[in-house]
Amino acid sequence: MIVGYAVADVRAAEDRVRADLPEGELMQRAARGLAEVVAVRAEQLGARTVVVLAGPGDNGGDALWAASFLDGPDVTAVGVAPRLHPEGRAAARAAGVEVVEVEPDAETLPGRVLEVLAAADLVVDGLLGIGGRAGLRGAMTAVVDAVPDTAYLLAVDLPSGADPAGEEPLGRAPAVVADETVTFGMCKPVHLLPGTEAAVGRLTVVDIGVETDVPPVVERLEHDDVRSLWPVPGMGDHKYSRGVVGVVAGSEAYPGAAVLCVTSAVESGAGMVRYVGPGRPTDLVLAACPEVVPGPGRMQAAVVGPGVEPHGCDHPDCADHQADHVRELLGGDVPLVVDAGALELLASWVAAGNRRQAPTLLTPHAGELARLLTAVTGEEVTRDQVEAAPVEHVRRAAAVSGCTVLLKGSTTLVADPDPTVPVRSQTDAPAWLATAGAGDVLAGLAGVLLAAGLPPRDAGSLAALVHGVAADVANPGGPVRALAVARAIPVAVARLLGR
Ligand SMILES: NC(=O)C1=CN([C@@H]2O[C@H](COP(=O)(O)OP(=O)(O)OC[C@H]3O[C@@H](n4cnc5c(N)ncnc54)[C@H](OP(=O)(O)O)[C@@H]3O)[C@@H](O)[C@H]2O)[C@@H](O)CC1
Ligand SMILES: Nc1ncnc2c1ncn2[C@@H]1O[C@H](COP(=O)(O)OP(=O)(O)O)[C@@H](O)[C@H]1O
Repeated sequence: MIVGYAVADVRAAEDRVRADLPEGELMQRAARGLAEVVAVRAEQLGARTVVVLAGPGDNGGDALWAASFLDGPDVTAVGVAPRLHPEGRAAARAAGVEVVEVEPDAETLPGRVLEVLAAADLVVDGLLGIGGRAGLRGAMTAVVDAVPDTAYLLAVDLPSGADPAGEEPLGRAPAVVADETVTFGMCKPVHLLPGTEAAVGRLTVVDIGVETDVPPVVERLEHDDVRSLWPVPGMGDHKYSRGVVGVVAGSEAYPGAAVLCVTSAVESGAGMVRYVGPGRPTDLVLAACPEVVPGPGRMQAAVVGPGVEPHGCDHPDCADHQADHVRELLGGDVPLVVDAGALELLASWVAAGNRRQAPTLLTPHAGELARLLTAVTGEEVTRDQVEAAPVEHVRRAAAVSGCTVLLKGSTTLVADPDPTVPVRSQTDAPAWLATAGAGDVLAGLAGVLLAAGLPPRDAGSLAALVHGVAADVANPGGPVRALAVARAIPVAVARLLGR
């Protein structure tokens, strides 16, 4: 698992370690680790000219010290600050590095700066670190603009101009978009949250001997975590002990959602899948998955909502009571995955003052999350607002509903109603997964994990990881349909389990 700590906690941990070390030792460790990565990358890329950008704080200090440790490539430093880190600058100069200084509010860059940047093969961005505010100001913007597209851009600690807390999204103000980021000690939210992670590139964590025992604020499951979380059956298991998952999905108007959700549940290894729905989807579900048991019965968890119309089906032949089935389950004690049409039913139920006691995972996309918040809080929330501040909104939805909330998108976020529990942030899916029906597949997968007894936060984040890997397994590097993703789940799980 990769974890990210709040900036204040990182600073506190660094301060504790620094107090027991000789002056400057922590920065030396950071700079040596950074220089090692830069040297390896320069060699791999055949980079002959390296330009180090240094800002006013310790991030600039790291970069200047690293410049002093590099031998091999031709290194120049460009400092943008009223006053550069004095020891870092002295060390760089003593090592023979030319340090060109730029006034922070200069409107045009000195010719020498443009010249060295134009020739740079590799640029080390040490303008701003965790002391930076979102966006670049003054000459920093011009310096970053002058970096040629062909140069490999390696950021120190974080891409300058990106919000260290990962809250202010990229795109509102100038920021570095790095090919690689070398961070120190521990990850920060900027590296893992959807607003900023696109600027981070490849991430390397250098050990500088700093640790903390405070809980992280962000977590990300990695492929290696699947082995410890996935419910692998043992010799003594039978279909009921593995978990029965009920699926209340599909309607006469949207029968396909039932097929996708059920197929996904069957492929994910449920002990048994029970399907509850009207005639046509039941026929289609049984044709696709003869393993399915139609009709209600005992279950360890249920998935409710894909293809369900919350106000009932207006199809002329419909004898569909799906919305009633959903309401009944909301009021019961079976763990639930609540998706699509059932989210609206849950929102009305919560707005009426009800709270679920059993484990519950809501799986909205941004538009559904906006509607859920609007219905529950009575304040208008738009999809754009959710997309601009996804972490804030997913946390708020979890708090007001009392449920774990999984917000779907290119990055999937999973938030617990308890604000002290770290948010999970998964980026396992190729963009090809943005296709109709993919959400139904995710819901089926999460339902199986909930039925196997995983807590909703683990069920949701593990489902998002496996869903993304299955999309890649289904067709590496190309388009996928939702049904192909569901069918690829068994191979994806086997690969992740290393079998
Ligand atoms: N702590 C440790 O033990 C270790 C720390 N390490 C390193 O230190 C880094 C943190 O250093 P730091 O605290 O000096 O902050 P840093 O980001 O370099 O600069 C702050 C300066 O930037 C300015 N500024 C802010 N925003 C701006 C903007 N948008 N545009 C322009 N200017 C802006 C701001 O100005 P002010 O806010 O005062 O106006 C202030 O002058 C950390 O990321 C890591 O690399 C490692 O050595 C390991 C040990
Ligand atoms: N750009 C993207 N990159 C990767 N995955 C994405 C992207 N956009 C959406 N997804 C994923 O695709 C799925 C779409 O779900 P959803 O919007 O509910 O579709 P549907 O309702 O048609 O099933 C979700 O799992 C979501 O996380």
